Amino acid sequence: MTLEIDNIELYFKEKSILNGIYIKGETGKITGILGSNGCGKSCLMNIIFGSLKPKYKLVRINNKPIVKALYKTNLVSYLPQHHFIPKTYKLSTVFNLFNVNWYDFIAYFKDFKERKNTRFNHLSGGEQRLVEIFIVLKSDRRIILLDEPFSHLSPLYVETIKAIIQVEKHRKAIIITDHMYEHIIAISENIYLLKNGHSKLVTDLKLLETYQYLSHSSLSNIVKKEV
Ligand SMILES: Nc1ncnc2c1ncn2[C@@H]1O[C@H](COP(=O)(O)OP(=O)(O)OP(=O)(O)O)[C@@H](O)[C@H]1O
Repeated sequence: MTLEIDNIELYFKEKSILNGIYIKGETGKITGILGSNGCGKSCLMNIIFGSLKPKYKLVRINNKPIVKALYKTNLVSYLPQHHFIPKTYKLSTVFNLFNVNWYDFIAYFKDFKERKNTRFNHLSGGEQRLVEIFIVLKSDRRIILLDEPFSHLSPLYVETIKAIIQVEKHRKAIIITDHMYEHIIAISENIYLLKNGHSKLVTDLKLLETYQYLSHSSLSNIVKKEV
């Protein structure tokens, strides 16, 4: 499956936020979106999901335009920045509700083994995020949108989530954005940078410095790690 987002024009009052976007996601590939604070990454995710209506947008799946909001189809699962799981639900109820296998979860995250009856709001902020990321990634939807999955997770959880993403991508098109750029760069087949309302395909990591997203030393550290 290919998902293409094209020609987005988003304004808030007179202020232009997005204007000239092309993003392509594909089954089997991870598409990373990078960009500075306030450049429009979350708005773009909401537009793709269909919960934010811009002045103009084109969404195509397998080359066919889709007019219906994607959230009204059974194609997409979205991790927004805010919590979406009902706070007082027990984890057992949450996994049943979203039809995700609890035993699959504790196979990856053994610390949760005895916490099936814990209420969601009794988990720490990072643990709540972990559960939500897992639920979204393991849903049976073919398009996965992840807005800042890594930012609140401790390093070992980040590594495990990256491994799960690599498994899930074989059946899904995954679009992901996060300020932890090293992780995005490490897992993404294609990276787009949002800058001044436009998307730019990052064909060479040096462009991240050219477009003033990364400093020279941050870029050098990534390049050193890659060698
Ligand atoms: N409801 C709104 N009304 C007015 N302006 C908004 C609204 N939502 C977002 N904006 C503006 O749109 C721009 C893009 O916001 P968005 O949240 O998409 O940025 P972002 O790239 O996700 O930022 P961050 O990395 O800081 O989370 C910002 O300038 C923000 O102030």
